[in-house]
Amino acid sequence: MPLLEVTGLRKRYGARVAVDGVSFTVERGEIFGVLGTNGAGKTTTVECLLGLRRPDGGTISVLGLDPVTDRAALTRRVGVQLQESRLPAKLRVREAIELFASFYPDPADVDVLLDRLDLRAHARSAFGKLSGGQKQRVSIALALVGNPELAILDELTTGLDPHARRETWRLVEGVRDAGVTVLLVTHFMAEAERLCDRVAVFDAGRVVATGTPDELRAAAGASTLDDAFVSLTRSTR
Ligand SMILES: Nc1ncnc2c1ncn2[C@@H]1O[C@H](COP(=O)(O)OP(=O)(O)OP(=O)(O)O)[C@@H](O)[C@H]1O
Repeated sequence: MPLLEVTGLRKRYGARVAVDGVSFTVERGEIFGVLGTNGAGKTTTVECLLGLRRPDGGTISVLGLDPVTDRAALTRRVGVQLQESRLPAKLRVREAIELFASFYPDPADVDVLLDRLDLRAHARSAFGKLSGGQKQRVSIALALVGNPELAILDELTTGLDPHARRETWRLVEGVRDAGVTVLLVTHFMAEAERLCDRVAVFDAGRVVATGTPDELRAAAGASTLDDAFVSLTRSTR
């Protein structure tokens, strides 16, 4: 059984159809990429997976649970790093991680997490004083502190310089290697190519292609995933 299964998901905001019959599955242990044009319905889909929005149609199973009816159970087993996570500027890094750890029945060891994310030297720093890369590492720590089976990372490396981005990629690979399944929402094709075992390409509320980066390149007759993406999403431009 897949770890996550979405079938025929639909969601509209008033008259605007944001998600229009989306289906995909994520297998245990993979890094699955959700790629798509702006406004394609990625965030809405993720919010439905987390039980933050109630779908208008279709079914969702995450770890065998229904996000709407089993939201509390799901929240304990899924770690989330959402776009632009904001914390109070004066909260110190260790305090933030300890606070989030207190929400979970079986949290990770805070010191182990600080070491793993290379945050030990910043443990006493205020969140507001950190660099963009350091803030991202804290947000990944917060996504992992509950020892999740699934980590959802949304626009993880937006705003990071190429060094910090590569460092973050190594961290995400480490998360996968530790046995956590990862769903990664990204606009960066190089990131998807490097990290993702499989991806789904969203366009205008639909999934227009699913497969490994190699399969997508071959299907589009393209030499890079970037070219494949442009070709797969061209029809709605
Ligand atoms: N709360 C809302 N109310 C009304 N419309 C919304 C709302 N949230 C999203 N939308 C619309 O739904 C569509 C899908 O938005 P969504 O944020 O899911 O896309 P996305 O793929 O995450 O986009 P991006 O890559 O730009 O973050 C867009 O047309 C957006 O304008």
